[in-house]
Amino acid sequence: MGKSSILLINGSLQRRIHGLIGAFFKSPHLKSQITRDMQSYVQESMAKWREDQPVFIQDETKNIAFQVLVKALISLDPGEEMELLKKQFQEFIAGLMSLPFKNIPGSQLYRSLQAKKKMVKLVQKIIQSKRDHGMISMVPDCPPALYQLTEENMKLKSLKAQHGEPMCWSDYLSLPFTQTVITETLRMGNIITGVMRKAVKDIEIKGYLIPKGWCAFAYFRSVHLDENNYEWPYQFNPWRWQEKDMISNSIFTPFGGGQRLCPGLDLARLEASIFLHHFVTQFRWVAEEDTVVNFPTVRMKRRMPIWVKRREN
Ligand code: HEM
Repeated sequence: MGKSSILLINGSLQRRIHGLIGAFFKSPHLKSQITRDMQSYVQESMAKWREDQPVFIQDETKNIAFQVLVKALISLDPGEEMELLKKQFQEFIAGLMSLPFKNIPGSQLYRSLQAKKKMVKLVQKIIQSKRDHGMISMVPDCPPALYQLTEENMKLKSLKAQHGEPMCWSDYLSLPFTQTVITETLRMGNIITGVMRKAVKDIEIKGYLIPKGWCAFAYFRSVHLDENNYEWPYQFNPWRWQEKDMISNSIFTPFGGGQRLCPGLDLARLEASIFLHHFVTQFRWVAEEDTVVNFPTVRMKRRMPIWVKRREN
């Protein structure tokens, strides 16, 4: 990742950078710009979906998320450079959980580090050219949940249409059931399985000694799927969140916690809400069989193929 990655720096520097990132993503101006971008990327992507071939939801959502973030961070629109950046990014990510053979050409880590170098060069080039031009500035298989989710989003869609108003970010985040669906999805299928920590001194946790210098992995998935914490943990049940506080607590930490709490959490929820809104209000679908793979990263084995049919208005 590089020694200046925010995940590796500590102390006051990490706090300062964390604060800056948090403030950046909280800015109302950015939120409204990002909402517009997300809407148009979601719509553009869905406009290309065909009814006579499967749509791979995992690829589509990853692509949209990547475009939104790159647009927000370096003002790059979809196109050739975006595609190149995406290719290098995918190669880089593939090496994050791999055997540590960084000097052996052909190894996953070697390819990942090469991809990172290319990515950095490309981003620097893009930023420089923007500067020169003065431009910097799942719904799992649960029909009742799907029904309620669709109802809630359809209602908002027709309300907005009646008033002739566009949807804004607070509209998306105001849908209570949709938020519980996202929360439950984060509990059951979060892509971040846990976080690494290094003990800076000997420390005892629940009777176990972690010696100074040792690394520990806090495995969120085991907490999120523990029946002592959640009744029927492998059942997709968004209603379990209806009366609960969704802010991170010790048994629900998809975005981490403490001073490293993910500063992109609102953005991630917004993006999921926009995707779900356009998805359930414009399409019906049948999903093919697929299973979750947990290691080394959480993903769908067959990239989540579905067959879609456009709803008639
Ligand atoms: C579903 C989507 C996301 C999940 C589950 C997630 C989860 C996490 C987690 C668990 C951490 C803590 C890492 C640690 O403690 O070592 C983290 C940190 C971070 N996240 Fe996210 N994240 C998501 C989306 C985003 C987005 C969209 C952004 C930016 C736009 C973002 C930016 C960051 C940054 C910069 C940090 C490092 C914070 C620090 O170390 O001070 N994340 N995220």
